[in-house]
Amino acid sequence: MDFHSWLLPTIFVLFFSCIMIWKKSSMRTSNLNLPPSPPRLPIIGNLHQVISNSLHRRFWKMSQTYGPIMLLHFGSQPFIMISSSELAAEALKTHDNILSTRPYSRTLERLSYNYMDVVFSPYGEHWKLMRKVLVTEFLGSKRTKFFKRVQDAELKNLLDSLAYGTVVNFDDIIKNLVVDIVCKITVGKSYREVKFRGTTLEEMLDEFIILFMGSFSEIYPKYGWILEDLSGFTRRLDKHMKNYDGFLEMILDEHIDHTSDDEKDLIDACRSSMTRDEIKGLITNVFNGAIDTTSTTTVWAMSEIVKNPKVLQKLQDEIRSCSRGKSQLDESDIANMTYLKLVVKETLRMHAPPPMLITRECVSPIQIGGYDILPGTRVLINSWGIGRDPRVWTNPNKFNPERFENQVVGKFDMIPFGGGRRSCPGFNFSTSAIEIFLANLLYNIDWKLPNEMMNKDLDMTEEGSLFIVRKTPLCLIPSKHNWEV
Ligand code: HEM
Repeated sequence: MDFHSWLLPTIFVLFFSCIMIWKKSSMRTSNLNLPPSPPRLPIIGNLHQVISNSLHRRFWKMSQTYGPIMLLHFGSQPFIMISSSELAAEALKTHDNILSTRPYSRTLERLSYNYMDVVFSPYGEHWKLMRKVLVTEFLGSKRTKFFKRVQDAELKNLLDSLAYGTVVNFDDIIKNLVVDIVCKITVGKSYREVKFRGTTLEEMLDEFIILFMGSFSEIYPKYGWILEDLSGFTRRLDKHMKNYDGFLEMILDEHIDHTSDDEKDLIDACRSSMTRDEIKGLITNVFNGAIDTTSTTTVWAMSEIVKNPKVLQKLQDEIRSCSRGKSQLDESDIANMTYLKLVVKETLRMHAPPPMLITRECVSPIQIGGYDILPGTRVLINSWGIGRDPRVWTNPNKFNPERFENQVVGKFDMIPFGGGRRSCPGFNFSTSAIEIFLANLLYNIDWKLPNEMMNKDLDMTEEGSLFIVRKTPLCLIPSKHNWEV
């Protein structure tokens, strides 16, 4: 049968199934106190109201009308959207045990090696074990020495090879730095420039995001697969997984095993206790979890620093007075740089790259903000909106690291790394990497904008929905700092 002869019966089945589900669910929910909800259409639910190239801003705007907890339907699937620190605390603290699982999706099952990973794995014994291995064997103190050695060596390469006096694309140099570091500590060597069947690692990670965002089975759990098969999505997913799996198989085959704790990467740390798919799931989590988040946050931090000359001056004064006469700074140098830490914190408040936490699923009836939440409802938390909530933050769109000197910040007033048992285990790794990158890039180097552009005119337009990046790359001219003036 060709595509067109499938299409009509498929639409017919989908339409009537959705009407039935809709009728049944409205009868079931009439006695409940459900969160406010914008009017929705059959089949697509509220999808037409949220289509936007800046989803987090759209949700934030809707929350101004419907309140800090909204019930939305994407396709046939109910979601609640939380947009305040108080309700985030209820979800991530009070009801953490009920909201700790991730929803099932056919696409994520494939992308996560059958849920052998940490990020998408349902809450349970397997997730606990995998997370424990990631935290203790990879992100824990056992690996600190090895990580620092790799980080210092890669930073040295960057500082030595920087094209002083010419325009550099800051996004590119930071992304390359982070990819090299993350590859070396995870799989033993950098695969940044390797092409596997014509595709680079970076392109495969971008494809992962596209497939993750574009899955119909997320919003039509029962029938989404039909649309995925008909639209060519399943073929695209098959092609990606074949390619990506081949790439990881090559990495595992090429891997040179290390036995000393000072040299062990993620593969060494897991090889003896895990299956091949579990190791591939974990590598995927580290590649996806660490690369874009750490590099994008560093680029946003540098953008805000350059845009705000007072911050730049104060930060460089601190960095340069804490240490003098060195070619490169290390962890011990940055330990006392208090303003640097505030700059990174303020960047994470305003520009945490994932604007929303990873979707959770409610497994038992609960109440949030006095509203009933039914099992099966998916929970989204707008961490971008919470970090810019004017009820909590004075002048929320102003980059002002000093605000943390005067304000007591509640645990859920900013949640760039999420909260509760599914919170991000890479928090320490990323914040200390970003601090050390910035300290070194601002220590011996001065930066200016090209074409005599005024700092205040630097464009800060955002792009993206799953990861918020700069719309235009950050282009800067580095020059060696003259210590005599
Ligand atoms: C600036 C850097 C980073 C940011 C902003 C960030 C943000 C997040 C967020 C928002 C979540 C979801 C938390 C939730 O649902 O409550 C998350 C989960 C996760 N992140 Fe990160 N992340 C960063 C760096 C890293 C790094 C460096 C790694 C690994 C080396 C990592 C690995 C993970 C994993 C494995 C999870 C899933 C945890 C679970 O489901 O149990 N992340 N991250």
